[in-house]
Amino acid sequence: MVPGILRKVMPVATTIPKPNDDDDEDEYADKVGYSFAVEYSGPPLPYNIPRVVPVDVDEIPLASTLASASRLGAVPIIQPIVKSTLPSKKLSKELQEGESAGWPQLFSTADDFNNHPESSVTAGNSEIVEIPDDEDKDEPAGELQDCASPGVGESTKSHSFSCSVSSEIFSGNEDECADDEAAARHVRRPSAVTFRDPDSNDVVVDEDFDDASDAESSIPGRPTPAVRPGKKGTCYRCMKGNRFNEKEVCIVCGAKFCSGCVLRAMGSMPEGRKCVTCIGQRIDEARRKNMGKSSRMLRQLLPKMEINNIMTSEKCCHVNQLPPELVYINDQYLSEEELVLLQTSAHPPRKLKPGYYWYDKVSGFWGKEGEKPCQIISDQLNIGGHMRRDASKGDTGILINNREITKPELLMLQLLGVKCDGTNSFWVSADGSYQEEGMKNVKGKIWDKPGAKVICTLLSLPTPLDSNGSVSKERNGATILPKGLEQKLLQKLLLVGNRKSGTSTIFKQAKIIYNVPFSEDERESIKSIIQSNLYGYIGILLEGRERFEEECLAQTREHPIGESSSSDCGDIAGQIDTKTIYSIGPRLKSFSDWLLKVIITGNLETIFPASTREYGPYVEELWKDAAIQATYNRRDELPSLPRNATYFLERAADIAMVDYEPSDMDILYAEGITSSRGLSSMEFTFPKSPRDLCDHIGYQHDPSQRYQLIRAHPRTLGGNCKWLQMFEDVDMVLFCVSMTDYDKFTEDSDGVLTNNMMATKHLFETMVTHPKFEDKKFLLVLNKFDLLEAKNRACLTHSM
Ligand SMILES: Nc1nc2c(ncn2[C@@H]2O[C@H](COP(=O)(O)OP(=O)(O)OP(=O)(O)O)[C@@H](O)[C@H]2O)c(=O)[nH]1
Ligand SMILES: [Ca+2]
Repeated sequence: MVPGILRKVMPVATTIPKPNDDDDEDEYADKVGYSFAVEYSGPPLPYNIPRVVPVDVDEIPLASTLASASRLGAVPIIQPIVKSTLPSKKLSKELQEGESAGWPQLFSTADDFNNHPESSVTAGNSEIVEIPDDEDKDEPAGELQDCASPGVGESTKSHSFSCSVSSEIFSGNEDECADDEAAARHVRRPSAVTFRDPDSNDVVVDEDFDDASDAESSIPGRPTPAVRPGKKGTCYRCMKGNRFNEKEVCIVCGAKFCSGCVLRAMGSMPEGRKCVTCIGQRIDEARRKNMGKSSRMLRQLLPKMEINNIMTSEKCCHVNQLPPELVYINDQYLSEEELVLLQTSAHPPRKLKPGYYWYDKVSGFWGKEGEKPCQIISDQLNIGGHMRRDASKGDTGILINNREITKPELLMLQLLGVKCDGTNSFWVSADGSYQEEGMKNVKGKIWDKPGAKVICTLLSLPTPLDSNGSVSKERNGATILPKGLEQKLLQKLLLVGNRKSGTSTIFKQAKIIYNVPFSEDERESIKSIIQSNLYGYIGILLEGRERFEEECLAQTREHPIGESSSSDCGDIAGQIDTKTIYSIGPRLKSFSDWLLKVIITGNLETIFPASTREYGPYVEELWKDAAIQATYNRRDELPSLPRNATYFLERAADIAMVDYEPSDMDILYAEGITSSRGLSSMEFTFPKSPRDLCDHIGYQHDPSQRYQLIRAHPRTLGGNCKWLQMFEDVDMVLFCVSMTDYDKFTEDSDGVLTNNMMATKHLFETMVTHPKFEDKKFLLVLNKFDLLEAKNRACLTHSM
């Protein structure tokens, strides 16, 4: 499904930063680096280059389905993937230790996948694990109090997943709209219409309406379906053919006719596609979604003009209109006038069908009875009755315009930073401005809050239509996509992993690989982050310098010159006791003192990058200074210097400039770009693969297939993943594991040490066993493979 998404190529020799507390990889890692796939633009090569073969995820063998999480421990352990070119004595020993620790190695050796001669998909070895959970789990408790509100910057388009529409009316491939539960529950069946075979005059009674399910047959307004006189799949008139022949369907009784019979059975179609005996009858509501859409068969039989006329009558003739008495709003069925008012409003409900709905006149929220809102329609329409407090069956104790809201709505309010503790009743108007009940002043506008769109999209809640009409066009039915197609068009991928597992790096890579550029604003803030980070790294160096200088001075005091030849403190003649190779001049010293003070008081972000112009020149001078270089050479001894600091420090002078522009590589290496938000989202499509590649592998991406990649920090999921439900509509989880986590530990506030790999395993288990995730696909991304290899190499050299 996501061919090639993780095209990470490693290892590549680069200069490598040193480990630090926060992100220490291992002591050997500084000998090896990692790099990322970059498009080759040089001269043609005389030899064949290995290629990344897009993988059709459906083709990848799946690990056998696990019945229940409680049995995770009993899963047969499959040997981890070890690169055969590497001698792997130590590595496999370590991984066996991993096994005994109970890590379920569900990611089996994906032989077909990895041994493909041209496959260079790395990022560890990825495999899909499908783990449905058949245990009935309690719904996660709706404790919403301590929700951190991640400010979400990127906005995405909102997507509506609504009732399915099949584009053609054929027998055999009709997918009847089954989501009319609301309607199905309530409405009495209208008087039955019997089908009279046009030729035989026999009245036939429905017995085995082939593709109507129980739910469908109880859709209100459904006439009694016709009974096929012949065998299954045959034409209702000539009784010939089978289900693979195209057929046209009567929108009243569902009789299906082959191309040879359709015109005789349906005549001139003054009300659209109805058997002549059905003319004047109400249509089957389950077929409303197909109204006005001509089929291929008709297009082959009739001239275009004639088809247009038929389709217009089908849509517009009076008898085919939605019967107002089948639409209940706030417990009252509509009058004809009310239905017209509703359907001709600026923002009518999408694809209105018979059923029970609630409507909040004040805000325009609209939903099926007993459900969360699904759309925001025009406000202030005088239709239906009074909205009940329990219209959407919310159980949160919080009211909006007197309706008790549902959990996702409360979650949205909290994620958007609307304080719900002071009051439990809000008034929200159509433009999103809200106020507490009994208060005069407006507290803010929901839709103007940063991240409102992303959050609503994630929670499958509606957002208001944009006034410039791009969405309203869709609402008016012009560009409604069939459900199946719509879902296929946007696949949501949730990227998560334990902290420091590399999720933000993958997210940034995806942005670069799939050409989703950072906006002007984003680049500006990235630049600030990189520059502040740089001053932070310099601060760490300066602190180290002070320490080294003091140590040296102490040493020289204990062992005056001559005695200590082993000292690297290189005293300078005539300045004994005051100067060492770690000493700096007064100008740099005062800058250093000032910078360290800024860092200690936590003001770094506020002072930089605003002061870049002023302090930039010092950076260059400082970096060139021998004392700083000497300190930098001992960076192993500076535990707080992150690994990737080297990358930035070595270009310190350039980065500190006012006109510095971060390169893609800078962005990839920079810490803090995505993680500060906790939640980021981007949309992408696959670039078209070159022709010859497609010919070769016989596979081409669907260029219209869009993906949404959502990167969530584990803290966004809340303790024990209690917020995970807000991602319930993702199609796949990309779960990142840092393979170097197995010998790392994190200390919590109580001083308890947890192994990072065990923490990852716990997070994974919590996710796969979450009731809302039981049917999800999981792609396990084994990350930081280069560092694991480096460890392996180092161990081998060590033991030789
Ligand atoms: N050597 C190596 N380093 C990596 C790889 N992937 C990520 N890193 C580094 O590991 C560190 C953590 O990666 P991030 O992408 O920031 O991880 P994260 O999942 O966002 O973690 P948080 O910062 O806790 O949100 C960064 O310094 C990355 O540059 C990899 O494949 N190889
Ligand atoms: Ca990070």
